[in-house]
Amino acid sequence: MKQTPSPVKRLWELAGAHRRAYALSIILAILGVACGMVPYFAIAYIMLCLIDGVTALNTYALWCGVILLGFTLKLLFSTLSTTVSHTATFQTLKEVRIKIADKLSRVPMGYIIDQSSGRFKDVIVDRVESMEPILAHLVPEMTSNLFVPLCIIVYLFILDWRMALASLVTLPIGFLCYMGMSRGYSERFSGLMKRVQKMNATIIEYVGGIEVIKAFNQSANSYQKYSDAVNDDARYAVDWMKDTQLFMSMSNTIWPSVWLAVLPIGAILYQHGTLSAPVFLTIMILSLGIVGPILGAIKFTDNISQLGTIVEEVGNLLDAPEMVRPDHDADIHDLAIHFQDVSFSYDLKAPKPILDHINLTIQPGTMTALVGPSGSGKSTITKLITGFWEATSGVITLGGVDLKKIPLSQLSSYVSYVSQDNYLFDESIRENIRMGRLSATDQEVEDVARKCGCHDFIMGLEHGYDTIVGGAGGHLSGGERQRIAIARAMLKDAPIIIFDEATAYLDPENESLVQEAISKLVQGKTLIMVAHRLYTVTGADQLVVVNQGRIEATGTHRELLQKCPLYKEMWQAHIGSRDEGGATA
Ligand SMILES: Nc1ncnc2c1ncn2[C@@H]1O[C@H](COP(=O)(O)OP(=O)(O)OP(=O)(O)O)[C@@H](O)[C@H]1O
Repeated sequence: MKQTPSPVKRLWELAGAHRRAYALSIILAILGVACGMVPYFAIAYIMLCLIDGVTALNTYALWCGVILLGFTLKLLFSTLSTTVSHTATFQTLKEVRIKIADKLSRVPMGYIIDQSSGRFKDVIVDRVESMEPILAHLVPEMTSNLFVPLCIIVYLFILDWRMALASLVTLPIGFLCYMGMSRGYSERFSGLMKRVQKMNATIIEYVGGIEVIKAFNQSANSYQKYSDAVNDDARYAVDWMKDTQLFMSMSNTIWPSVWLAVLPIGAILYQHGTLSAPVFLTIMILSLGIVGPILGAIKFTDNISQLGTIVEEVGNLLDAPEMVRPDHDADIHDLAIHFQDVSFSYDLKAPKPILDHINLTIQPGTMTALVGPSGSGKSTITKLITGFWEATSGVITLGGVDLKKIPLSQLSSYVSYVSQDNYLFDESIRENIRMGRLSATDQEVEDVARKCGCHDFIMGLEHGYDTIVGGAGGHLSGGERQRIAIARAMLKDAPIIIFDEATAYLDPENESLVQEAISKLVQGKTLIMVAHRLYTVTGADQLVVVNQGRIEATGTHRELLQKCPLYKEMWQAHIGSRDEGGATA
């Protein structure tokens, strides 16, 4: 079994080419914190001069200059460190997002469909974004905030080990309180993330389904789901807060109070004559300087847990099982498609497969129509040919090559797929059509649009081909969107074209126009159609009757009327439902 890498290892992998930049930012941050410590030493020295009765103004001026220089260099180094770590972080996050998007193109469609779109948006946009402050600050600041105070602690031990211990007394006590506060942090944080994801998913569902919600007057009901998710999230956060508040206040109070131990212990030692005034003073001042950075470093431990949870989520996406395909194009000699004893289940645990031991041959350059009752598995057959899914058992071949041995990009260049709900991107109509073939000229885009019956309605729009069609093509009618999707598929000019109820949205007049255009455009190509309106496919070379995941019969329209009772029944129901003067056998 493949082992999941730890979050640290994963982070190391994700940082990739930017590890050197992070190393540089750590060095710069250490220099920054070290320079930030200089004023403490300078103040200690000035105090000693005052005690010693030094009167030369130059000495004080010099040490004030040192203080100023310390602050200036601290500012300079920490700015540089932050700049370097932010640049590396933004690059890393960009690469993580590209990796995830790239991954989505290699996982089976099922993996994407089975998750809510809110989850992908949540991980790719929000979770990755929330890595930014942590990654950019945690790496340099945590390291430097630990390193420099450690050096000072060593120095304190050299000065006086008893006082050094006294200056550290509040650290473990504060740390115990902090541990109480952080108990179960990872589980709590991932619980919070789950609630945030649920909020995302419910709001996306609410907005996406707003038309249906309004049409069926379900606002209160659907809003309830969202408000429940919001309330649950708030309740969870408040409960978490209540459980940790006392520990948080205690640790925040105890940690900085270093003088609680330093002053009385120092005074006693001084009285006993075992501690000199200059050392006492120096330790008093330096002890103030070590707690701040250490506190800063300790507070990053929350971020480490958060980062761990986020990196794990990103890792789960990156580790999703892929459709394993070869890197090199396969040798495909002809375009015959064969299904050999193919079975398929969307859910492997389902008791019954969706397709059950199917055998089918689709000859190149012919028209095949898949017909049959709703839910019988027609679309599923086409989705296996496009490579959206893989057969659970049996083999599907194209030109004699198993589809599993054809890279998805090569398969995609052979197959154009148009379904009932083709997505249009929030771009111009021209670019939406051009997506079929990016190298197509404007003229070619317009030619294909003309042939698919889109040109006239496009020219009727205010900005013609430059009209932005809105997310998912929302500003066009169903039929208009469909014709654009058909034009896009036609422009691709693939040798195999699949229409999955592609003309379902068109009114009869436009349907015959588009059908006519399609029949011209697909000449010489393999056409596979899923059709409910049987009269549109009576001329097919082969009709395949699919029933409950099995192939009931194949043949021409006339042959099936003779030999397949189910087809005959469907046909009679079909012509019965059509207007007078409609299709006849
Ligand atoms: N992504 C999916 N996950 C799980 N089950 C699915 C999925 N897509 C389809 N199904 C199920 O598979 C079965 C076959 O669906 P399919 O869409 O292939 O049938 P169809 O014959 O094309 O139906 P229709 O004519 O109504 O479009 C149905 O029971 C459907 O509920």
